[in-house]
Amino acid sequence: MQPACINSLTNMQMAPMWHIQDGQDGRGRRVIADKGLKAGDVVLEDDAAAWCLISDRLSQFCDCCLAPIERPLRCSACKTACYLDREHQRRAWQAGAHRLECAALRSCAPHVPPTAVRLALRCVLRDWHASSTTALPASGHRYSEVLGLVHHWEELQDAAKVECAQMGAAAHSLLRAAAPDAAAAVSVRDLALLIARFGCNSHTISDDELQPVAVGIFPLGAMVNHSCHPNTVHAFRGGRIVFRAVRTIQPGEEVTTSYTELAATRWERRAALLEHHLFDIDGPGAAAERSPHTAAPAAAGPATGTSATAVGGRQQQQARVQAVLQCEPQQPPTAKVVLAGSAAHLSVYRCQQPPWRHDERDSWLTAVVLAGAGAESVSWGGMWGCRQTVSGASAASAEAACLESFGVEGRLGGAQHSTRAAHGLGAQSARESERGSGMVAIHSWFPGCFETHKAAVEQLARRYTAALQLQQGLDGLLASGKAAAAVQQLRDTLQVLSPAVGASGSAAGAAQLALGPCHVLRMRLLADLHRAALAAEDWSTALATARQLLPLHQQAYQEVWPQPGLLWASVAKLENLLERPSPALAAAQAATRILECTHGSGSAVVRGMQRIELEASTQQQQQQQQQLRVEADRGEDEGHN
Ligand SMILES: C[S@@+](CC[C@H](N)C(=O)[O-])C[C@H]1O[C@@H](n2cnc3c(N)ncnc32)[C@H](O)[C@@H]1O
Repeated sequence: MQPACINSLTNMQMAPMWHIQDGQDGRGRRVIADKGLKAGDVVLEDDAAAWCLISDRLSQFCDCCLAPIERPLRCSACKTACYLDREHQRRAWQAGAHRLECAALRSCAPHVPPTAVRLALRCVLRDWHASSTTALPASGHRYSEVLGLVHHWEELQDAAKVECAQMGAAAHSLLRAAAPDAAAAVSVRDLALLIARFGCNSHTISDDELQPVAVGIFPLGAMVNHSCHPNTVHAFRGGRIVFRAVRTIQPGEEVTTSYTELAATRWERRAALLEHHLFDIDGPGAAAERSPHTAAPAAAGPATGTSATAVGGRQQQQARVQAVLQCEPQQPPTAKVVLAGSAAHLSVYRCQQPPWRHDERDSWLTAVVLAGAGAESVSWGGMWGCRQTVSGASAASAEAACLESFGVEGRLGGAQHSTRAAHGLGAQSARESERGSGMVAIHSWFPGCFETHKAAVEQLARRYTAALQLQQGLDGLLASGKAAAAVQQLRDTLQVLSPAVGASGSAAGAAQLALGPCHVLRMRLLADLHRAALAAEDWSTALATARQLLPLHQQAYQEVWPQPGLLWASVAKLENLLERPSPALAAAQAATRILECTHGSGSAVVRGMQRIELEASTQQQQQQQQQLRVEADRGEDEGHN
């Protein structure tokens, strides 16, 4: 039998082009297209049941309509909510959204509760208010749909349960301060489960440029399952999510989206999905997700999933998930080295391909080349690294009573902190910074003997580690106004990781190891350099970097996807700024072709490109006319002579 919420969801649109189906393959409910769709078609739209600005955006965006604000009008009572103007403040108050939560926010001022706690408060307070009034908008009545979403409580790592329980307890105490009647109707457990639901169903609401603004819970949008080869992408219009087709979708085909960054190795995608959404693309029963190119090494990475729980018990299952999150391939390394002075472990494997289940794309996303002095680079093997998690402090401070009521076994103090980060929720940044403070794990594989290449491999691993550390500190550098220094450091880092430089003086004699041209670290460093150069207003570096990135984006992403579209848009803006109308026009046209499909033709980013197209073609005509005049003048002069 279908849960009640599905029926109401299916009826939400007048003539939906889809229906929701339940499946027995472990992926649960899914959206199935009822008619054929082409790239750019709107497949599905949904208004948030509730949304909430993320903590560091509270004074930058309007808490009524999500528009960016320059001079925030702050609520004088709670000093947390900010508005575009008095009218928006009045509207938020009258609709009940802020009136209900203002008392709760006042009760903990000057502290601002984490995003997940504020979102839980909004959901519950609106539902409570809606049951006693008809003044709320329709979204205030969708709490039952939110409660129909999966929470995966049983599969959560212990530390993640603790985190949800803590946030549930915090939300409950705020609720008691704001509305004792509403608090009496829900338990801490209800709120912890609600927060667990946010973890696997919420969407980060971003602006057109993919900058995160808020977190929203979209009961219908949450029905769209993940694929690493998705056929839709979503964008936002205020608190509304819009899924558009990125390629042709046949009637009867499942509508999918990507929950993770696509320009990532298979292991990174696997770990992110396991951490945030609690399913394993390489676990038992995940065959549907495997691409035809997926290959398993002789000893595949640890398998996880619910069937593994039954076989190995809860603790074993948790250990297996940790192994994936910590990137510990089960294939034993042939050598393990602690890199002196580098805070990094290097594991070396004697094989041609990554020592975990990999995609075809992993071979170029992780490729290492051997660069001989003056000679062409040749394919050699691979390297990939990540920062590792260290034990977290928050688990130790969990409330014992709360833990008991959630069935968490034993004392958790000092336990390895879970890396499961609730998607876009406030607690994520704390965990991310914990992860950042840990060691770096570098994995390298090649068919030859480690001893022969030891010095060269270690040198590249050290450079890799330094690059990860630079990336970790980048936001800090930019925030403290050191963008120009960041540009220089990123340039230097990219140079030492690339094949052409320093080959003759390398530790390997006449040759050294370098990252391949499409290596994932190179791609990310280039994206960082682009960002830093924009912040430093170093337009020519920003433009050159964007142009270097374009072919890499074309390889790493689907043809119609936001990242390549936005990169073309950046090229168009920079070319226009540098008064080069022809390349500006070509880039704006390329951006428009993609962004019309991903963001919609009415979006601000597409309108921006159309303005550039107009400006650039006007400028082009003026330049042509000027050229004609110069030629005519020259002809006249020659005639006179
Ligand atoms: C946002 S919900 C999607 C709707 C969900 N299928 C349901 O029945 O409510 C995310 C959850 O769906 C499941 N899921 C989504 N995509 C999946 C995939 N490709 N493979 C396995 N499970 C998937 C996981 O349980 C995940 O935590």
